[in-house]
Amino acid sequence: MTRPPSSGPGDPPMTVIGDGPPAEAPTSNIGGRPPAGTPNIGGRPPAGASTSKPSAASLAGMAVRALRQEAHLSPKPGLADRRGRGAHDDMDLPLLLASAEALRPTFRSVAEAAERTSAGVGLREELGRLGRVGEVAMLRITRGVNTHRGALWVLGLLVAAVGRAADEREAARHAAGLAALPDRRLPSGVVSHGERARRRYGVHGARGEAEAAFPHVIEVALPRLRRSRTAGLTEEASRLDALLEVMSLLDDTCVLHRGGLEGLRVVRLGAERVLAEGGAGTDSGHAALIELDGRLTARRLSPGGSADLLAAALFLDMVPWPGHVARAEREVLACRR
Ligand SMILES: CC(C)(COP(=O)(O)OP(=O)(O)OC[C@H]1O[C@@H](n2cnc3c(N)ncnc32)[C@H](O)[C@@H]1O)[C@@H](O)C(=O)NCCC(=O)NCCS
Ligand SMILES: Nc1ncnc2c1ncn2[C@@H]1O[C@H](COP(=O)(O)OP(=O)(O)OP(=O)(O)O)[C@@H](O)[C@H]1O
Repeated sequence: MTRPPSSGPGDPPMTVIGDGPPAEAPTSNIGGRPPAGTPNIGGRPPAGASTSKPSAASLAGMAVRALRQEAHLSPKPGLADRRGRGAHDDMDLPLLLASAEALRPTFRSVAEAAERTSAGVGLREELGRLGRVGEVAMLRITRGVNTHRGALWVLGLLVAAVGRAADEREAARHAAGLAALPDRRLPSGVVSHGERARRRYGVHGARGEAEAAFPHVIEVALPRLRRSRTAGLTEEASRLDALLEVMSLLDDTCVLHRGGLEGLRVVRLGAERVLAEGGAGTDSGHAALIELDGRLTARRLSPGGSADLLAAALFLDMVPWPGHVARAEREVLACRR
């Protein structure tokens, strides 16, 4: 049975802060978008198509908005959301929102740097420098809590890539090219949690995901998000299902760091089960989701990498792609003929 869009019996009352869900519509799907599953016919838009690119300020606005939407989304298993801190003792919704806002100038500078610099090591190193400045701004506002380190990496690369791309796939490929370039100014000697998990478990982590052109965003989260919307699910259930699908597949170094391979197994199988029960939009899926949240919270397991990749999918879904606009224009012309 499909759940209504309102909160269920086990949910606390929904308080909506700022521009967050539950009711927020996907901005990109307003007007002219082709239906889900339309093949990527790739390449730059043909001459005459609308090619106006979003400004640096508007790209930064979209990145912040995607972070806000991810933060508001509830109930997310193990993650901080509208209901509370999840598996974290130092993070909650107001902190995530403040952190997202603190990153706005960084996203804007990243977009401006990408506008004025051709792709290459120079741009890669500038992005590294800006990313580190952004991390300092984030840590200042959160008093040392890592709210968005992974998200800044993913969204920073994608913000830089959007101006060179006709659609999300091309943007992910450009971002991958940037991620793979060396950053000679990267401080050495600091071993992050992700690095430790990568060495110990032989996984690729946040860097590997970027260098592979964000497969969990392009092939997993975005298609699931759009499929669920097309099937008539609420926006919130569609976003939750996209998150769960990523959780069921990702080698998340946040989870590995806190819970090892057994923790990763709990997260992946738990997410798979919610989807097998029908997803977040059904009564049994919702019950499985609440149960999974309890298990992850008790074990202090937080799928932060999956949350970052959902935010990336929401961002890419918001961008008014010239490739999509051109395709929609061609479809309208074909209908008129
Ligand atoms: C690559 C980054 C994320 C560091 O990663 P690393 O794995 O070494 O460390 P850390 O544990 O601190 O962060 C990893 C974060 O990535 C996310 N994550 C975890 N697993 C995954 C995964 N499989 N896929 C994607 N993201 C993941 C989580 O949020 C996690 O917290 C990044 O902070 C970095 O190197 N930044 C330098 C600045 C830069 O170059 N920025 C460019 C864009 S602005
Ligand atoms: N809603 C969210 N709740 C929790 N984490 C999130 C959320 N959204 C994104 N994340 C990501 O999760 C990461 C934080 O995870 P975590 O706190 O496990 O990292 P850590 O600081 O490396 O580890 P620890 O807290 O165990 O010392 C951030 O980098 C962030 O990008």
